[in-house]
Amino acid sequence: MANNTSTVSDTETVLRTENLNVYYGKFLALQNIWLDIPRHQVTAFIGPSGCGKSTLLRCYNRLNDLIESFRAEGKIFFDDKNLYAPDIDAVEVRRRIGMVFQRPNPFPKSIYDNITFGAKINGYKGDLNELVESSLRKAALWDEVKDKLKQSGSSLSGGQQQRLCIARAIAVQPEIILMDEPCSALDPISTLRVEELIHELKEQYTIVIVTHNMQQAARVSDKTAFFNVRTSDTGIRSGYMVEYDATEVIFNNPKQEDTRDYVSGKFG
Ligand SMILES: Nc1ncnc2c1ncn2[C@@H]1O[C@H](COP(=O)(O)OP(=O)(O)OP(=O)(O)O)[C@@H](O)[C@H]1O
Repeated sequence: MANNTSTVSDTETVLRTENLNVYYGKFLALQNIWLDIPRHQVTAFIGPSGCGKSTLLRCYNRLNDLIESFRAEGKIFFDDKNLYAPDIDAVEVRRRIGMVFQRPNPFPKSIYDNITFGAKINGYKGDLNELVESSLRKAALWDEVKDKLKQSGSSLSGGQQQRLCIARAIAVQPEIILMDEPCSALDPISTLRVEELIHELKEQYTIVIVTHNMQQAARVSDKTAFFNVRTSDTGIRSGYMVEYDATEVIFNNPKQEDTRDYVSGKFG
């Protein structure tokens, strides 16, 4: 096992990454990743641009499958099933492991339909009105939109749109929510709302968040993984995981000098 191995022993693991290498064509983007994501906690991925944070995040719900040049070696276990085993249905994986992107991307539909769309596709048999209300409540948006559910999702502010996207992700009843820089397009007040929401959501969901904002990682996450880029003899710049630990340790007492330099703003 590599020296960057880290396991989380105090809580149950929901996603286990074993010796993962990710290629785009011949380019090795991410090298030798061993990482356990704990259930019902927030795990943050930090590191300089191009170190593979988004690539790893997208491996967890098989979103990279849509990229022709993508290839993964190694294993990712979700509740003891290898996500990349041939019999795994990637569409079902994406239902159970939802994603929220950098830019709010509501469907060009009403607020109501944004929430019900995925549920209907998945054959949801329950009461759609209840689903809309409970999803919007969980995303801390209900009070702001309850009187205008038929309005277009894109009529909302950026921060509200992002919470709508979170509500949409919740509506298909995922177990894990992946968030790729979910606040980078938001103003500070909307950012705070989303951060508060992340705190509330971890009661029910496991959250993995990529963020460039060091304070945000420190505020919202329980665990933090720091990634960096190393250049091979042949000049190829591959991402790897430097250190993974409780967020408090990563920010206050990291074991690796590179981590210390990065979190103190010396590079990156
Ligand atoms: N679709 C793709 N095809 C080819 N190379 C890609 C693709 N997506 C990402 N890469 C490369 O893989 C490496 C990791 O990219 P990735 O976006 O995962 O990094 P990141 O740490 O999330 O970066 P950032 O913080 O800038 O978003 C980079 O060198 C990037 O250029």
